[in-house]
Amino acid sequence: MSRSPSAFVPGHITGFFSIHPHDDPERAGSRGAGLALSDGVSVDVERAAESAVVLNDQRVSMAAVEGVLDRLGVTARVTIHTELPVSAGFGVSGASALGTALTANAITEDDRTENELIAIAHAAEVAAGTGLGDVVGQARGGVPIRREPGGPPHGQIDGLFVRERIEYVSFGGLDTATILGGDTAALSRAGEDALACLLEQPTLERFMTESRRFARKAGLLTERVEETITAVQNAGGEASMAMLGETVFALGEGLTKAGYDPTVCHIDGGPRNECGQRTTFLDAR
Ligand SMILES: Nc1ncnc2c1ncn2[C@@H]1O[C@H](COP(=O)(O)OP(=O)(O)OP(=O)(O)O)[C@@H](O)[C@H]1O
Ligand SMILES: CC(C)(CO)[C@@H](O)C(=O)[O-]
Repeated sequence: MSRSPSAFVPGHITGFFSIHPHDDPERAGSRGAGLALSDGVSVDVERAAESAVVLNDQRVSMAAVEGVLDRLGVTARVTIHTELPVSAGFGVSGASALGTALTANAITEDDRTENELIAIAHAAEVAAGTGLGDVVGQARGGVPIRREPGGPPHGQIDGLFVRERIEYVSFGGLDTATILGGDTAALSRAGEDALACLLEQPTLERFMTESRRFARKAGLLTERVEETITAVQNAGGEASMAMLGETVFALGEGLTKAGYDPTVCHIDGGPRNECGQRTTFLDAR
């Protein structure tokens, strides 16, 4: 192929999650639920003598993307563009890893299926310590519910068939690797409870209620985040915190009605190529 391939991958907000370690990064991951967003990353890959990752015109190091190139056995220049803040709970590294895997497939010697590429991106993201469930959620799109952890064929993913306007405001980042490396027992218990409750009543409203309960029980709320969520609720809306960032997301016009000036997007169907064609669908086994 002569033309360099490109892909769009949605951002992904996790509302709640539990952590499931495993020696094999393809089997490790999280259970939980989230939202795939129409704000995401676009990724272009070009074969190059030495690998380089360029994020919004700046040369950066992004271990999940570098891990994908290593696993594919290719050196390339990966160009990433995103309007999303990095490290603020939108899964930018997962989206970049998945976009790299999907597009770099065209410049490797071996051809791989979508699920094989998702598994590679998931493993690279887990090994980098920057995410556990974003890649599989982004691959599926919509409102992904991660019933079982891991990339394909190990994980099991379901979803809610809804479309909704989503608003968000971000006050800053939280370091995912540091939080995942700390004491996460209470967090995982809260995540398991939230998932059981959502599966009992699988609606977007329940997802929001359980996400809020999780954020409180896991002790992750900052003052600014808590204040903003309360303001949205007082204005009659639904909001919670994006894991893992100092970010609040709301359904519909929740933040606007509470007097904030949020970024507006919507729930997104999943990755697509430069022609706008849907490229992946993660099969639930
Ligand atoms: N300007 C930057 N700010 C923060 N991280 C950056 C930047 N440039 C590159 N990186 C790399 O991007 C990755 C960010 O991963 P991190 O998990 O913190 O954020 P994220 O992928 O946006 O997801 P989330 O906040 O949902 O966990 C890290 O590997 C980090 O080294
Ligand atoms: C760990 C995490 C919250 C980081 O964004 C996400 O990858 C998830 O839900 O597993």
